[in-house]
Amino acid sequence: SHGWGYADHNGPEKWCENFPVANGPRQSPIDIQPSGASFDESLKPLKLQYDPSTSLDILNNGHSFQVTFADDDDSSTLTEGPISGKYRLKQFHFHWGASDDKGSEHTVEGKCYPAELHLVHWNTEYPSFGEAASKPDGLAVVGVFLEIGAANSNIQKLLDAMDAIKCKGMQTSFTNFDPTILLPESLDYWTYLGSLTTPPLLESVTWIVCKQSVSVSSEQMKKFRSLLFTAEDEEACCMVNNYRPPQPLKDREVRASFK
Ligand SMILES: CC#CCNS(=O)(=O)c1cc(S(N)(=O)=O)ccc1C(=O)O
Ligand SMILES: [Zn+2]
Repeated sequence: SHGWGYADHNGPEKWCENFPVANGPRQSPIDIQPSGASFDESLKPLKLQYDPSTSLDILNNGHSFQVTFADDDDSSTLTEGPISGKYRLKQFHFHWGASDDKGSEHTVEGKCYPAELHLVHWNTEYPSFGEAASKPDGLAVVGVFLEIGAANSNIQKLLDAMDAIKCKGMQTSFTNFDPTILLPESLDYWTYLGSLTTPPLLESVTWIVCKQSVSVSSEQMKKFRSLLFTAEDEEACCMVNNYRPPQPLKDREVRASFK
């Protein structure tokens, strides 16, 4: 099938053919330049309240792996920070490279990280995720950089499920998981108005990118790369480089929650 992907024939440089918003005014990711970000003292600390009993399963969706959460009530929410109102956690997923020198979507003064975690939330002002996804204030995604260092026992819990979701479409139960343990100790962040970084690239995301990274070992990164983009009955293609490169900042400002 000629769906979108990350290869030369269907990757980020081709997405504009089916999704013209790819060249829109508020696309993501971006290169974050800390010197160009303005400290905004009105920005509040992030308030993340997650109930581990809302975690449901872990899925290889053919472009990443995601942990999906029950979002039929306000058990797992993001409030405060740069947003107003209450946003419900829907899923989290990662983007990573074929080697440790690339893989993140956002970059910081041109620095790439080996991976980036995204926690996707939707504004409960709207009746559903699908409705929210098309509104300018519909989604809020918290991004966390992974940096090569000590092995991360919390990320290891995800990697231990990788063998069960090797191919596209595979999923397995993943309960009682609190994503708070994946977050860095400091929740200082940069924030800007952007988009989904995969098709349909909807310009509905308030991005909240943590300044502090979390560690992952080089061996653990190899486990991410053991996943496949492809289904069991297709020629195997390793799931690597599933990141969109930085997009033009255009007429946007990046604010910092910290000095
Ligand atoms: C309509 C619609 C939509 C997008 N869904 S998502 O927000 O879960 C998402 C968000 C992102 S990201 N990188 O923009 O947070 C990536 C991938 C997905 C996904 O469908 O799997
Ligand atoms: Zn993402």
